[in-house]
Amino acid sequence: MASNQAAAPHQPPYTYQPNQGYRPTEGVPVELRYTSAPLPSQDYIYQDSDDYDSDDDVYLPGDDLEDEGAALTSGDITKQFNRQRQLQGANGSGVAALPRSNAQKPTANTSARVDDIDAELARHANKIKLDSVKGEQGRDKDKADRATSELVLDQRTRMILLKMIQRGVVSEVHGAISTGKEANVYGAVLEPEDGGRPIQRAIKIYKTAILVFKDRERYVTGEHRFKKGVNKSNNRDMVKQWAEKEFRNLKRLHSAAIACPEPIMLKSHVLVMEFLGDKRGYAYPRLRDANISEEGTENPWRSLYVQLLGIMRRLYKVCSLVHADLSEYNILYNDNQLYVIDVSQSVEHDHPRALEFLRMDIKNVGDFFRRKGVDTLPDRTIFDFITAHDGPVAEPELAQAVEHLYETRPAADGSAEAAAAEEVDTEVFRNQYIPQNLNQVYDIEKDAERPTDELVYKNMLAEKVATKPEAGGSAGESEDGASVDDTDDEESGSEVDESIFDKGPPRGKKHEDKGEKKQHKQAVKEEKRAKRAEKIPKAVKKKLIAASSKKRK
Ligand SMILES: Nc1ncnc2c1ncn2[C@@H]1O[C@H](COP(=O)(O)OP(=O)(O)OP(=O)(O)O)[C@@H](O)[C@H]1O
Ligand SMILES: [Mg+2]
Repeated sequence: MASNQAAAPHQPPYTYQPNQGYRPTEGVPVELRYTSAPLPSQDYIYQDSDDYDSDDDVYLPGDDLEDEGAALTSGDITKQFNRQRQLQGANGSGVAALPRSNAQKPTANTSARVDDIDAELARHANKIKLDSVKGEQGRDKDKADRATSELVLDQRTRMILLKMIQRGVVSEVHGAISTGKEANVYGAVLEPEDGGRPIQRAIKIYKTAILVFKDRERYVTGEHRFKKGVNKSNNRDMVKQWAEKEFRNLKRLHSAAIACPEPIMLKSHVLVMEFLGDKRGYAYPRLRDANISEEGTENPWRSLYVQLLGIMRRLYKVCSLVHADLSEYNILYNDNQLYVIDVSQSVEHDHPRALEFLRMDIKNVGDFFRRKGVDTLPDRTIFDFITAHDGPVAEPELAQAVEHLYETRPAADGSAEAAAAEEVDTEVFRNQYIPQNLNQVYDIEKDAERPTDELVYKNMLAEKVATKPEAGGSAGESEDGASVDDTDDEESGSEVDESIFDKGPPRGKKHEDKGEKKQHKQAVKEEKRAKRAEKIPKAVKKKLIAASSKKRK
C-alpha cells in the first residue's frame, strides 16, 4: 500500500516505513487514529522477544495455587497490552508506540471489545502516583527520595497495576514505603464504592534483576512445594515463584491468626496485601526503629521478646514454617503488637535446612533483644521450645510456657558457673550439625548411648510422637480452633516426625536386634577391607597410566 494514497476508513491509521517507523496514513481523520500524541520513536518499538502475553496467574486467597489461577480478563492479552502501549506511551509520558509484530495488521476497528478495555485502562493511568511518598515518619528522607527516582515501572508491572485499579482491588497506587534490593513496597488506597472510609493497602513488587535472586536458590532447593524446580534461566519465572511463595506463606500465617499483613491478591510478581499502618498511610515502624518507652520498672522489650518466641513456636507448629529471615527488620511494631512480614523465603519443615534456618532465626532474635538489655534464654532452650511436640501453641499459655523456661533454666540461680556452662552450651549448639530427619543422623548408635535430652534432634524421635493426632482432628488445627488452610499443599501440614509413622519402620538399622546389627556391621567391614585389598594404590595407578600413554606414543 502506497503511503500517499488517500486512506479508506478500513485502512490502518499508521503505515510502517523501513528506517522511519510508523507514519500516519494520510487522510485518516484524527478521530479514527488512536492518539494525537507525537509519533513513536524507534526506541519504543516493542520487541518480539518480550514475553508479555501471560496473564494466567492471578491469585486470590481462596484460590488453589496448584492449578493455575483465573485470568484477569479473557481474550488476547498481547493485543491488549500493545494497545495499552499506544495509548499510554512506553514510559507513561503519552508518547505512543506501536508494535512491530503487528506491522501488517490493521490496527483500528479490529475489536471493539479490546478497544473498550484499553480505553478503560488508560483512564486509570493517572491513578498511579508514585511520586506521592510518605517518607518522613520514622524513615530517612534519603530513602524516600531514592524511592521516587528508582520507581519507573516497567510496562508489564504498570499494566498489572492498571488492571488492579480497574478491578477495584485498589483505587490509587502511591509512592514507595520501602525500596529494597529484592522488592519495592508501595502504598495504595481503595476508595470503597459505597463512599465508606478509604482502605489503605500495600503492594509489594518483586524486582526481576538476576543478581539479587542468586542467593535465593538455597531456600527453594529441597522444598517440596518447588519440586518441579525453578527455571533459573527464566528470571521472571523465578521472581513469580517468589511472590507466589510469599503469598502462600502469608495465607498460612493469616489463617493461623499470626499477626501479619493479610494477603489480598497476587498477579505475577505483584502482591497486594493489607497495609500495616495508620489511617493516613504511614506504615508501622520496623521493630528496629520502634520507639518504645522504657520508663517503667520492667524492660518493655522483654515482653516483646516473650511474644516473639510464642509467634515463632506457633509459626513452626501450626503453620509448619520456619521464617528463615526473622530479625528486627522483618517485624513491624505497633501498640505492643509484633507483626511478621517478608515471608517469601520461609520454608517448610521438610526443607533440608529448615532447622538450620530456625537456629539462625533464634540467634538473630536473641542478638537483637540482648542489645535491648533483655536477659534472653539460651538458643538451645528456645529451639526445643519451638520444636517440642507437646505444649501450647496459643496465648496466653505460650507466654506462661516461656516464663516456665526462665524459672527452670540451670542459670536461674544466678551462679557464675551455671552462666558459663550456658554460654558454652550455646556455642556448641550454634556450631552443631543439625540433622533434618533421622536418616541424616550419622551415628545413631553412638547417640543412642547419650541421654535423649542432649540430642539436638530429640523432638524427631518416634517415642515422642506416639500420640498421633486423633482421627478426625486435622493436623493444622490449633488449640484455639484456628484452622490452617493447607489445601494448596497437601503434603505439608504434617510434622517431620509423623512421616515416620506413615511410612512404616524407619529405614535405619535401629529396629534390628543387637546381634543382627553386629553381624551386619562386620559383614560391611569385611566387604570394605576386601575392596581395599584389590584397590591399586594411587601412585602405582599414575605410573601405570603414564607408562601406557608413553607406549602409545
Ligand atoms: N503490609 C505492609 N504494610 C506496611 N508496610 C509494609 C508492609 N509490607 C512491607 N512493608 C514495609 O516495607 C519494607 C520492606 O518489606 P519486606 O521486608 O517485605 O521487603 P523485602 O523483601 O525485605 O525487600 P528487600 O529485601 O528488597 O528490602 C518493610 O520493612 C516495611 O517497612
Ligand atoms: Mg525485609
